[in-house]
Amino acid sequence: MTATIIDGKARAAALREDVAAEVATLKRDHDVTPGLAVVLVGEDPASKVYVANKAKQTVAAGMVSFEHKLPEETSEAALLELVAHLNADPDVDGILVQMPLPKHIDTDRVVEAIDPAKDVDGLHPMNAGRIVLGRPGLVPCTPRGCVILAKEAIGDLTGKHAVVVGRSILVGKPVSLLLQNENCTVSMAHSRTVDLPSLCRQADILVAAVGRTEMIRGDWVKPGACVIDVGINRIPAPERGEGKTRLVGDVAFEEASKVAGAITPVPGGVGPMTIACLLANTVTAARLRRGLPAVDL
Ligand SMILES: Nc1nc2c(c(=O)[nH]1)N[C@@H](CN(C=O)c1ccc(C(=O)N[C@@H](CCC(=O)O)C(=O)O)cc1)CN2
Repeated sequence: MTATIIDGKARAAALREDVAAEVATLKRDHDVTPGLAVVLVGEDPASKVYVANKAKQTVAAGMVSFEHKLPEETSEAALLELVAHLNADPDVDGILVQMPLPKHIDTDRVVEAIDPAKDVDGLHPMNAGRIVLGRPGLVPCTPRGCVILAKEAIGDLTGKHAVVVGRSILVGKPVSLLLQNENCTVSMAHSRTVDLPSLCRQADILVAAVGRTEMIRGDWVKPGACVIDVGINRIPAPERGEGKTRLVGDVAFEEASKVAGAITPVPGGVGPMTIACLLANTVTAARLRRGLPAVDL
């Protein structure tokens, strides 16, 4: 079997178009232009690229981008002060603090300081609680992207057995809840799971979010399964020239694509969905803050 490659780049572009259309409607009907503030602390090269892309795509969708770049040595108190300022700014509908933060800053404290109504990352305990309860709210971007791509590939997810490998706050935990809300039977696996390969082999939907290069092998995949690879690992690629690197996922793509029914590539799979979902969340936040009903994006 050769798996269908799930085109995250194309799906993300379609979602960004829907977002831009919704932004135009908000402007026309309500004189509202949503604003997204993104805060970067430090010099992490990957984070710098993600933040630049967020700003670029925010503007391309017709929204206002507020970029805050702070030095590595910024104190937690100074960052909390900026968050408080953004919470109070009526032009800011969404706030995202790029992760990872420098080690001297308590990430939980920063996330909890964000106004839940502006928490377009969907990580505030209030929004996490809404997902647990199956209520509408702001949903973390990468997990939402995973569910959109799985539905794109196999349609209704009802009754499917989903195995999520990894239990991070950013991806593993929320994606398992979102899949439950789609009526999946969900198993959450992690470093202490006994016989991980055989659990993975039971998955109709296998979500890999462990951050370990090509850990999920082809013989861990059930024939015909839908494989969603969240990993973004940069490895040396001497075949491309000295000092060159390339991105690979948490799944051994060549092996897995011979067994799976559908699979996301890395790059070009889940990654592009993250920013598209962030833009969609910003529109949702802008509407809800003004008492307008959320639209389906
Ligand atoms: N506050 C947050 N921090 C981080 C999040 C997040 O959702 N909220 N997610 C990741 C990084 N991230 C967005 O912030 C992100 C990761 C990957 C991509 C992406 O488009 N990847 C491309 C490859 C890009 C490349 O060449 O490096 C792909 O997979 O095709 C976008 C956004 C951690 N931090």
